[in-house]
Amino acid sequence: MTATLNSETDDIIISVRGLQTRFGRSVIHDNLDLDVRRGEIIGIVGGSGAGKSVLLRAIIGLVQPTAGEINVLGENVARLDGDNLKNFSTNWGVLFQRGALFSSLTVAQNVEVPLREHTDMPKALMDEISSYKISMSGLSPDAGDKFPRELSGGMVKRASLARALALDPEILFLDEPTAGLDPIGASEFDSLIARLHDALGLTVFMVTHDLDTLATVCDRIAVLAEKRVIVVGTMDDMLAFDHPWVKEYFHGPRARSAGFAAKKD
Ligand SMILES: Nc1ncnc2c1ncn2[C@@H]1O[C@H](COP(=O)(O)OP(=O)(O)OP(=O)(O)O)[C@@H](O)[C@H]1O
Repeated sequence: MTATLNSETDDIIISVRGLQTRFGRSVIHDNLDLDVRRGEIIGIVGGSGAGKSVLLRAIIGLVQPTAGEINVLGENVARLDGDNLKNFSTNWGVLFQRGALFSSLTVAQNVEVPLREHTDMPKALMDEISSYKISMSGLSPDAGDKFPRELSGGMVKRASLARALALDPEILFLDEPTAGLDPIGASEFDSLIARLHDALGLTVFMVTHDLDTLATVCDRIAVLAEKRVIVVGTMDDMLAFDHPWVKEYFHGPRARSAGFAAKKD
């Protein structure tokens, strides 16, 4: 069973129950439970290969579970396929690990892809929305005309974020949003996520290794280990939780140098 250390029962926007995923003989998740509350920023953490990205992909319907249920906004995602999943996916935006921008399209054209796919709005309105989302993501207006190869790593993330926000989603999924950014870029990106979360009332599901992000941006943290979520709670809950990986991660040298574990150790 998952230890849920913060026992409020708020509005649950994502509910995962008894999830099993496997690739061939390899079991990635087994009997995994997780609830995500509306309006929170939840950080998913765990060792390399623990199954964090696969969990994200299962929740958005890109990986089919072998057992269990995944409900998003009350809909059993695993039962949606083809056009139904495509239409339902307008409820969320996704920032994939490497940005996943179309290299042959400009930033503005990338942001317009979901608008073209899901709406029949006139081109002028699309242009207006894409430039709004581009500036909302912290890029200068001229970034819209650039191609992905002309962007820095941080700009690629921002452009991908602009695309993820194109359809005004309720939920934002982020896979390692600060990976590959220098510490200043990473903390600027953290602030951007926090600002957008507040301004747009988003629920944010974020896979991350970044202790600073977990400490500064996330309302709750879920730890993935032993094929399931072993604990969910606040940073203080993590610091108090007795499990070898959790102790190693939240009290290790990086945690101490980030400063937040020191006061407890
Ligand atoms: N499409 C796939 N086919 C087969 N195995 C896969 C596939 N996708 C992921 N895996 C395997 O599932 C396991 C979990 O992968 P996942 O990417 O979720 O890990 P992670 O926790 O996100 O790790 P990291 O922090 O290193 O990114 C890994 O062993 C990976 O090799």
